[in-house]
Amino acid sequence: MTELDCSLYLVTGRALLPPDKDYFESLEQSLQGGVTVVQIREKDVDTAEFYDIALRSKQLCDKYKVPLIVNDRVDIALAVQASGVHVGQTDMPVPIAQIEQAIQDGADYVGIGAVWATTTKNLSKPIVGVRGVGEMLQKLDGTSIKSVAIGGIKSSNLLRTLHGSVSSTNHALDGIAVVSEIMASPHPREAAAGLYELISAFRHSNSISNALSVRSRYSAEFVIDGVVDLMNIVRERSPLIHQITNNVVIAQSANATIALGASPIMATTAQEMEDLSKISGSLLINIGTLVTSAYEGMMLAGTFANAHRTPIVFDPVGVGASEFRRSSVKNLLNTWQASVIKGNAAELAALVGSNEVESKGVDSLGSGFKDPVSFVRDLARKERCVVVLTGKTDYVSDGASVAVLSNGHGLLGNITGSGCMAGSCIASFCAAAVAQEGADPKEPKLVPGDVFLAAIGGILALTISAEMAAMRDDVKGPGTFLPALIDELSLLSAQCIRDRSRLQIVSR
Ligand SMILES: Cc1ncc(COP(=O)(O)OP(=O)(O)O)c(N)n1
Ligand SMILES: Cc1ncsc1CCOP(=O)(O)O
Repeated sequence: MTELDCSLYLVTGRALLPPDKDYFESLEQSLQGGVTVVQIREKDVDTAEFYDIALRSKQLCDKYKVPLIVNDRVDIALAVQASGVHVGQTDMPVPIAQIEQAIQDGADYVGIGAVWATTTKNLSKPIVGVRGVGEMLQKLDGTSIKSVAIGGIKSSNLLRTLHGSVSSTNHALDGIAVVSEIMASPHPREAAAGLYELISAFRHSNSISNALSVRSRYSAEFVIDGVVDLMNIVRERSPLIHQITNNVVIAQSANATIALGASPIMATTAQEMEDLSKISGSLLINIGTLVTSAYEGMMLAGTFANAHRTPIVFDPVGVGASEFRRSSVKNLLNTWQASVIKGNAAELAALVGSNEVESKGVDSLGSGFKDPVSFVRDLARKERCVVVLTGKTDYVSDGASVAVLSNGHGLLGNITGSGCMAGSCIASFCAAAVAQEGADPKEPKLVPGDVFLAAIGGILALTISAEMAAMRDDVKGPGTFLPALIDELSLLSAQCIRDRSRLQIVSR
């Protein structure tokens, strides 16, 4: 078979056509929209009808110079001179469901899925999620076999699908396959063109630094200027920060958000997540006192946030403390893509299954990671988001650069919820990054704006305010420190950030 362009792979499904839409008209319009491969998939027709459909489809595909593949039926593929045949685990004679088997059998491509839930096909196996796709892609390293993800892919989750379906060796998909998103559309040309545009835009930006941040290299001066700009935007625009957080810190996190200049909404109920997703500038998800009802809200809120390209700041508080937290965090991260993951050393160690750092409940014990710079950078690459490691020194990485931040005060460790307030501050800065002029909404990143700068900004705002609070005469200890910290967040000036930031950038 000649080399396939798998970018936008249409698998047909005539049962999904809108009422009165002719199949061949729909197919031709989808070809005009930019479909690059077509697979005829007919499960309930006899051989004669299958042959007729395949033959006319082949003529249309030839007109647009697009290869035609036939699902299951080698005889029909041969009869219509199709470019290939698609066979699955249960089909004869070439089983391709197992990737290793596909490699051994010399397949030209593999379809990996179902990546998301779908009603188009009765699935015999659980969905694999984007992380599962990433793991399978790694098996294709060193081969020339192409790969497409399939199952539940829509324009609303396409960027999430492409962004997340990458192996830790940086093996990305060659394309995506869809049935309903095109076949069920009354406007297949526009549906296909919209998908194609997103795919090609993503391709042009698919390097780890481009995917996460706007620059591949940062200087300390650039970062501080950027942080000051973002803080000004928080104050000018007062973005709405939706926070699903733990009930120990709700009031102080809301107050910290207001003090910084943003506007908090603390809401956990699943029923209101769709409405809130339309008006929020960013979403904070903190699992500190996780209960099943809040978990359902988190699942939905994150899914809507991804669809609206709204940044998600994820705080997996105490993730190592219980199996419930571990499995919930795994499911949440398999369902939506965070823009920032923030945690202390024990939480981030638990997230990767490392026992390098011990924990006690939600606290980290001992001296932390031996090489925190490499740890945050590698985790950012693996999770394909910005990672913030909090502690005496804070580390922020986008997978390329690492910011080492040495501001703060010991009193932050003597009050509950200082890490949670850091999450609120980061979420406020993230909302500003999206709102910032110059943040190109068409850029094929998961969210527009510079999330790396935003995460640094949130940490600097809290830690510098803590230093200012600790210096005050009226602060006698942790009890008076907390209200002073809220005061100082509201008083924090651009000059204070410039004067006090202790920041070093380590690149690659
Ligand atoms: C591109 C692509 N990927 C996967 C499938 C599913 O194939 P299979 O497991 O053989 O299932 P059926 O399509 O035969 O139900 C596909 N068709 N296309
Ligand atoms: C054929 C197939 N194989 C795995 S999922 C699937 C159906 C995908 O359809 P949709 O794009 O409508 O979810």
